[in-house]
Amino acid sequence: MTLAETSNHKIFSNPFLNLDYEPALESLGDDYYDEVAAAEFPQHILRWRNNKLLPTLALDPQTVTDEHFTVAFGEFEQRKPLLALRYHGYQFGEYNSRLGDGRGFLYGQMRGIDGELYDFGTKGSGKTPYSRGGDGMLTLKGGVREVLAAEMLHRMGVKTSRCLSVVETGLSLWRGDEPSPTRSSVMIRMSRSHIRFGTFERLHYFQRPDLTKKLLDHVIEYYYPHLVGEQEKYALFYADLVQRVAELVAQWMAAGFCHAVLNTDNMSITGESFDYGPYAFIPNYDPYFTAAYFDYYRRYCYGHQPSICKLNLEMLQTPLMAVIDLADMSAGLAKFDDYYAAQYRSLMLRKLGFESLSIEDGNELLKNTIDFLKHYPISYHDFFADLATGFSNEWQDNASAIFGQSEIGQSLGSSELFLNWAGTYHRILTNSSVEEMASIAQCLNRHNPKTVILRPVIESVWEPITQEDNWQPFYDLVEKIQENG
Ligand SMILES: Nc1ncnc2c1ncn2[C@@H]1O[C@H](COP(=O)(O)OP(=O)(O)OP(=O)(O)O)[C@@H](O)[C@H]1O
Ligand SMILES: [Mg+2]
Repeated sequence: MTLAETSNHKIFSNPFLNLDYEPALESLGDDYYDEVAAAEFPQHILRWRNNKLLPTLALDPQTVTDEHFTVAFGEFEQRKPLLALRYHGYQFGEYNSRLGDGRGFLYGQMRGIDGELYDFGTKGSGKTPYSRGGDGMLTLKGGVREVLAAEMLHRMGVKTSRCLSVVETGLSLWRGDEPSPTRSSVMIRMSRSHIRFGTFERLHYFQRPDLTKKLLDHVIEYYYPHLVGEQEKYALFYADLVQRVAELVAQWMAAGFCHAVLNTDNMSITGESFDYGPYAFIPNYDPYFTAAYFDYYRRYCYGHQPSICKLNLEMLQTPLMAVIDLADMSAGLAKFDDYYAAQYRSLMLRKLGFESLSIEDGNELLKNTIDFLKHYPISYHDFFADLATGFSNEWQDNASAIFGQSEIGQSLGSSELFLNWAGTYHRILTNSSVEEMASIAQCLNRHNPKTVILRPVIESVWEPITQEDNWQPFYDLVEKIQENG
């Protein structure tokens, strides 16, 4: 068999190469990207495949082999063009015009069976014109951590990108924040667009209102299709983006998630969460909890996330002014706080078991919950998980039964803030019917996963990988997350 025949054979037998790729971004022309080549790696060992995503691509996990993954997403066989996307961004408040996909590219775009357009973006696939002296690589631990964050957030109802695969690539990397040399990987991320706030900031930097308008029209056509044909589509787009971002931050906050690097190059124009580097889930409710060791001034700490995202939206007005009226954008942004508060309230009340509550009861319960959690360094996630597992009809009759048997009840049961919280909770329960009590129990279980990937949990699955190449604890953990364990 000739080489050409071999390649052709692979084209037709590898379902990833057969997907109906849609060159949406490519069709915009090369003002927005550079064509690049993938690195050649010494090894291609599939470490993670996300079978849960395959049905969205109309693929049956049974018919997709590990080799299909490694050939498509490790060797990058037969796929062209690979596009390093151009972008700039404000990093920790400073404008950086030397950014862009420095260790990744757009592999392809494809419409899922849900009708959404998905980007397959790489991370760790080699150098590009934007690598700035970096090696273009992703550590294996970085790949593992991004898989975990995305699956956990997805489970918690956050609108997030997800990882399709992680292939170990056999290189030794040197990193200041990992014991080095450390292992390498290349990851494929499926997201609803890799266009960032910083993609527009770059166009403003080069004073290209024409390219800004072209890109904005593209964004609206593909990601805000309900606005196509509206006379005020640009103003409505910005207002919609404000709402999406406000709701996304509320989702992070309720999930107890600190993204850690909310630079404008890590903000998606579709309001989707992505790029999970030094993130962490908060151990306890601490607004100043800061996940990145290099965030010396706590700029991106847990409690700053709403105001930082609002600021990022405000900064986006500068490039968008080429197309959208500033007054319209200001009016759109003015609604951020209300969108955020409404979404946060509703998500937190769900974590407390309630799909709906009166304004007064909801406000009182939320305030008492936060006052209590803020004051005591108890685990944010255990509090809600214990609430879900311990919940009982007895709590309706007897306030002192609430959390009675759990560690929280034992240690803090007599504190004033706990009694305030339990008093409100009990009062609300006493007004609930038998059916309502059953739906509260259900709601608690649905919205409070028992497994949450605090840092020690991630380290506990990374240790066996790095010590003895034992991947089972990692696979078990992802399965638990995905199966609501
Ligand atoms: N090892 C590396 N080699 C080359 N460039 C890198 C490397 N690590 C980061 N960069 C670049 O530094 C900038 C900021 O990195 P950041 O960590 O936010 O993004 P990323 O994690 O590489 O990619 P993404 O935002 O797509 O998740 C980006 O331009 C990125 O491409
Ligand atoms: Mg990034």
